[in-house]
Amino acid sequence: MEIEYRLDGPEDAPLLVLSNSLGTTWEMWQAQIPALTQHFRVLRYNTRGHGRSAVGQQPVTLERLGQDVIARLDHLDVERACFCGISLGGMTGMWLNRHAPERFQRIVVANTAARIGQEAGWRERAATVRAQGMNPVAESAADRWFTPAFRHSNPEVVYPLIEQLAATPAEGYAACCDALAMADLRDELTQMPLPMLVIAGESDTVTTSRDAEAIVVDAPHAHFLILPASHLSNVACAAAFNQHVITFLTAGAEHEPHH
Ligand SMILES: O=C(O)CC1=CCC(=O)O1
Repeated sequence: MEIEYRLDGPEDAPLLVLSNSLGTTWEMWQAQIPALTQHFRVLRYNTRGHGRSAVGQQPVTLERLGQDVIARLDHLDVERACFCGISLGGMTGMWLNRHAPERFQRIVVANTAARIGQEAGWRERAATVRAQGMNPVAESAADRWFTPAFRHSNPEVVYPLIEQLAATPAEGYAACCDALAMADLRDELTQMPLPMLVIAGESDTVTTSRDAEAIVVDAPHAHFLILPASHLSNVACAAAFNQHVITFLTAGAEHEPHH
């Protein structure tokens, strides 16, 4: 199996795909599963190069990450699904909105941007992990992902995520950094036809609330929501995240076929 995935929730419920961020695994959605499986059959997968998902022989690109999702829907014989992705997973969601809108009903993208960072920064990070392994990025990840207050009060939540990051295969992580170096959807935002909820974290310094606002300005059916969180808003603000995602994804569901 090239891309590992798992399914939770009732078999006859509409399918919701969850897409993780750089350096995490499907475990990062743990706080979503009890709430989301009340409404959806939830498909979690590990982004190419993460967990036990293969990195593959070809360079990883945003298109490739998007095609991995389409291939999974084809494999499961699902015509249309909902999608929720965070950070790199959010970019995958925007790519799908632009290039495969006929396969989705509604899309949520959290803590993301049409262009995350700069090419040189991603190339440098890829080179660092290829040369030194995951420790340098793992040491600084908690600062990028959470506010100091959340880190201080929730070490039992934060440290398992950092351990998962440290366990990510260095080449898989580096290949996704290379994908981020090239991924740029800024000129394609006006061609994303699906209803899309764009969630920002008010303390997120990786993908800022201005990045999220810029998506909403250009994408025709995008809605903005800000949560009191840093980069991993689904972890730090799980209850509000879940409630807004469910409300958005189930709106109009009776008019939208899902199989
Ligand atoms: O740099 C990080 O660890 C945060 C991040 C950037 C893109 C992504 O998916 O996560």
